[in-house]
Amino acid sequence: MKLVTRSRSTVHVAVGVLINDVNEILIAQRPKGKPFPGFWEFPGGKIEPQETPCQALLRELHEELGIEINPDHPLLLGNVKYAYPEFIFQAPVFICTSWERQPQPLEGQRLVWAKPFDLLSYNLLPACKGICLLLQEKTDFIARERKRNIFQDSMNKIIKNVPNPTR
Ligand SMILES: Nc1nc2c([nH]c(=O)n2[C@@H]2O[C@H](COP(=O)(O)OP(=O)(O)OP(=O)(O)O)[C@@H](O)[C@H]2O)c(=O)[nH]1
Ligand SMILES: [Mg+2]
Repeated sequence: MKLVTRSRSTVHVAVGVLINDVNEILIAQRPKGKPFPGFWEFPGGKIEPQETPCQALLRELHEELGIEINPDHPLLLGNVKYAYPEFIFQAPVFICTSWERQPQPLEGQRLVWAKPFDLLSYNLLPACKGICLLLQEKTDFIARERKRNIFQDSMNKIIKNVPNPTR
């Protein structure tokens, strides 16, 4: 018997977790016409072949939100992987706490500044559970480095309730 395997492509995505000075996190609802419309996610997008993850992050946040970030500012927290049936999502995840201009929904997306405890009431993409797991693991680091509190309890709640990622 011949075994047919189809390898899924890996999509490399730079993800930005923006946290404001009252500890709210920016999430965006994917617009109609893009994959997974209606789901909520952290801003960011695909890394082009010639870009570093940080360069991709700054470009995507400029294109999607109209904000500018100092290239030295984003803090890399780690990498998250999630296997969708169609592709493998692979993402360096950055924290940002400082930017110029107010984030605007430049791509027709809805934007919300959500309290960490409220994140669960949004329909997050499955891969976002891995991102929340990383945030939970790095809570102390984020508090120390950037003086932001994303509350371990709230991340635990999300991790318990959003289904099934692999890392
Ligand atoms: N930006 C972002 N993408 C995510 C997250 N979680 C997740 O599964 N993805 C998936 O990663 C894939 C690529 O992200 P994207 O659609 O933002 O890429 P992009 O901004 O370059 O979009 P484009 O190709 O339409 O220009 C999408 O299929 C998206 O659903 C997340 O938290 N943030
Ligand atoms: Mg995007």
